[in-house]
Amino acid sequence: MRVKKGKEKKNLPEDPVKNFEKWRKRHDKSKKQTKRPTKKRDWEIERENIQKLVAKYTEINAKEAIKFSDFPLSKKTLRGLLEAQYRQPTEIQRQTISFTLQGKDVLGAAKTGSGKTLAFLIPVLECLYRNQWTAMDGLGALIISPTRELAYQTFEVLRKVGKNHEFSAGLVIGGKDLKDESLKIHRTNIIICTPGRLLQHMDENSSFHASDLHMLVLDEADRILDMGFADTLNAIVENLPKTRQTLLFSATQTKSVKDLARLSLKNPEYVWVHEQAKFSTPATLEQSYVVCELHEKVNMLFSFLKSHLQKKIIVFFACCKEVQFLFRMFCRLRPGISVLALHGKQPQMKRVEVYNDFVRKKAAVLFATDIAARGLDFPAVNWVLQFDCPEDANTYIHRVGRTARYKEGGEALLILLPSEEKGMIAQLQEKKVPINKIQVNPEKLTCVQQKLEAFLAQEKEQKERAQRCFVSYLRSIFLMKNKDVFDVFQLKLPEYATSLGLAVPPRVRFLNKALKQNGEVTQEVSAAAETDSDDELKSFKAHFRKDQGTNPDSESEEDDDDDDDDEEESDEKEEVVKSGGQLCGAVDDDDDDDDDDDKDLGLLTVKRKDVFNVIEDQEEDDDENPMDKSKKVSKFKEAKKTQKRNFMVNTKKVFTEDGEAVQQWPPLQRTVVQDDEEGDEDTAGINIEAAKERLRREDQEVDKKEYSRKIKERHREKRLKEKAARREASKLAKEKEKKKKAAIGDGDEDEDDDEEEVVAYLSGADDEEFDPSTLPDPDKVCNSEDEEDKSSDGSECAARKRGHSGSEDDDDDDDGHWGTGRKKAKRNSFEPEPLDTGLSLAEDEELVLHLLGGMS
Ligand SMILES: Nc1ncnc2c1ncn2[C@@H]1O[C@H](COP(=O)(O)OP(=O)(O)OP(=O)(O)O)[C@@H](O)[C@H]1O
Repeated sequence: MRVKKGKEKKNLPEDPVKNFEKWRKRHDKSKKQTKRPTKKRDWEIERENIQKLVAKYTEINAKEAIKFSDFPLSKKTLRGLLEAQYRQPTEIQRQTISFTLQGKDVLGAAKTGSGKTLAFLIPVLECLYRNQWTAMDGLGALIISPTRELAYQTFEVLRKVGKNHEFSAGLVIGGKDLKDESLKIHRTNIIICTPGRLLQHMDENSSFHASDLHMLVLDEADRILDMGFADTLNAIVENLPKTRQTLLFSATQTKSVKDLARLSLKNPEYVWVHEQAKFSTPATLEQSYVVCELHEKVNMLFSFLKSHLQKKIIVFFACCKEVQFLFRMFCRLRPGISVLALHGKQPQMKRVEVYNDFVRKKAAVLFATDIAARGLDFPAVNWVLQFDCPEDANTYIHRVGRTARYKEGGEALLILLPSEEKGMIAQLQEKKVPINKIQVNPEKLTCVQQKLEAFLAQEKEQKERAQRCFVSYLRSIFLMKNKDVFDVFQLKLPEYATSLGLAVPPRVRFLNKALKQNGEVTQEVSAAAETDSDDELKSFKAHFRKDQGTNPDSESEEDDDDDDDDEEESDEKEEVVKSGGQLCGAVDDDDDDDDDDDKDLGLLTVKRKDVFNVIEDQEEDDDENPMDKSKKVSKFKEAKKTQKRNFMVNTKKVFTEDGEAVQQWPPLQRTVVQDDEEGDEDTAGINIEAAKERLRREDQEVDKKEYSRKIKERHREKRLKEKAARREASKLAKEKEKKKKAAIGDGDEDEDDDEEEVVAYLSGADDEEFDPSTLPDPDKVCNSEDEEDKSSDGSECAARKRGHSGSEDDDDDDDGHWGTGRKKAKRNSFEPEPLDTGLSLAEDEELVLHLLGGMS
């Protein structure tokens, strides 16, 4: 038993509790031996890194920083910079990065091409990194650019250097699908935008808000802060939190306290990198100017291009119309170099296409307006040629800054008119721009005038474009603020027109007005008008007054200038012209009146002063139909001329049956002319006021009565016709019914009645569309005579008819044209009592037709 017992004990399973205790001891022991630290999550590691970086912010020694890695920047940013081949910071980057990392507001100014873009993009990335921003956090940084191209370019740089970060970035510019943008914008962390489009989102997109914004950047700050964008920017800033950090960058930075106050900057750091520099433009830039007459400029440009076929050139013009016209002409002239055009009236896709095209090309010439003047970083541009004088020295600096960028060399040539030279050169000197005058031998210029003339003769469209170019250029000069430089009255207009290929200078009404208001040639104008002497008119008309529809070239040019472009340009197809073995890409010049372009235009307009206070007048005039206006004026002139020259006007007389002569043309005046009126006109020509009064009387006393008599007559005739038709229909119906009754009895009455009705209506229409409202209402106490009388003078019956007939007039009532209450009251007073005849419907209708027949 014992053995058994012992045996039994041996076979028993071990106590599980003891076992577990053993296992636990062993496990704890091994765990202690192999204990590793717990793995930290990514965000925790990142937070520690951030804390380490932030701790270094106060220790930055910008002066000694040689590489980007000398700054406490995130690894992701440093990697992005390295991958984009940016190793060493430029001066502006070096000086601003430390301030921006410390969260200070900064005003940065440095020469063109000195790397300002990275100077604000790096802080943007670091700011969001520091705050561990995610897509869920929405908008964290906002970068505002004055043009779409610049915004696009900045976006591309951000994509390159920020590609290792997880932030979302968006390009918010005009010319793109707003809905599409709206769907994404609230998830975007960094927005690069143009002001107009951003405000549109702020106004229209309820899901978009900027309440958590950490950083606001204004690129080309002076431009964004100037008058053109003032309202938009103020509205944007109102939507931004005050706690944000603000950075302003430009090559021509503003120091205006007023501007800065608008942005509520907090103790900003001023970083003027090149303030002490001898010159304000890059040292590697060679600058010169040439004085040239306006009518020689096209030849000058052509000759210049011919001698720089292997170069990359940007040519700046004063306005879009000039770019549009000269671009086309130069494509046809085939200078032997690719010609491209970039201006604000192109569709967005085309703008991007041209931009990318020019970036890629090694040799090409880009005709551009000032939308390409700021910030654009086209690689390896050799020449900047300013075909038209820039608005001011700042614009000059930005334009020439498209070449000689970041250690590269470049050349710039400015074409000045003799009248512009003194004022402009003084301005440039004041701004520390080193520029030399060069001479060009006019005999060496290639004259393209005849070719242009031929092109214009071949295509009417091109001629119109030339006219627009002419007027637009003059307008741009006229609107320039600085009258020491820009004097439109010194321009030789006929010669200029000829140089564009136009035989006759187009009419420029705003100049006429300016001249008149200036009082300079008022006497000349009136003398010309009074005497109509060719000699007196010659000089004046040749310049400005080939108007009043006498000049085929002058078809209301400046009125159409901006407005009709859509129509005119929309037919344009992309044109490609082979030019000396090279491709001359052309642009589709569809006008695209988008917000930002409008803004651009608006900006130019606002910036420029209406020196002669004539724009408003002109706009008022332009609101009128120009055709009407020209008609009015020309008729008056015609009348004056006729009166003076004693022309006999042809008359047309007809004779009545009684042999009485009735003058049909010119219409006789039937109101009595006052003696004093006649006297007036004998001595002082046409008295317009008296004539107006006479016309009014004639209208009231004779014409209106005559008109209502004729209308009455016509109504009467119509009614008689209708009655006759109904009588006829009734007769037919009776005959038919008789026949049917005889043939098939009464069973199909209803069907027949339907048919009868149709027949009656069709015959009543008398080949015209039947209008039931013209039927007299037999239930109303209004006989035909009454009706005639009333309808002729404003017509009660007519009003009633309208009430019965159509919904359109009822709508009028609702609109208040007829006075709802009044009309309803009238309707009620004539409301017919339903008459129970005790007959069937068909019999009722029969009865009505019978009554109608009886009434006639
Ligand atoms: N640290 C750098 N190292 C090398 N190249 C740089 C550096 N920073 C900028 N660049 C290059 O210099 C060129 C000009 O830079 P950017 O466009 O930023 O100049 P900018 O000062 O903004 O000019 P602008 O006043 O005309 O707007 C660009 O091609 C850019 O790639």
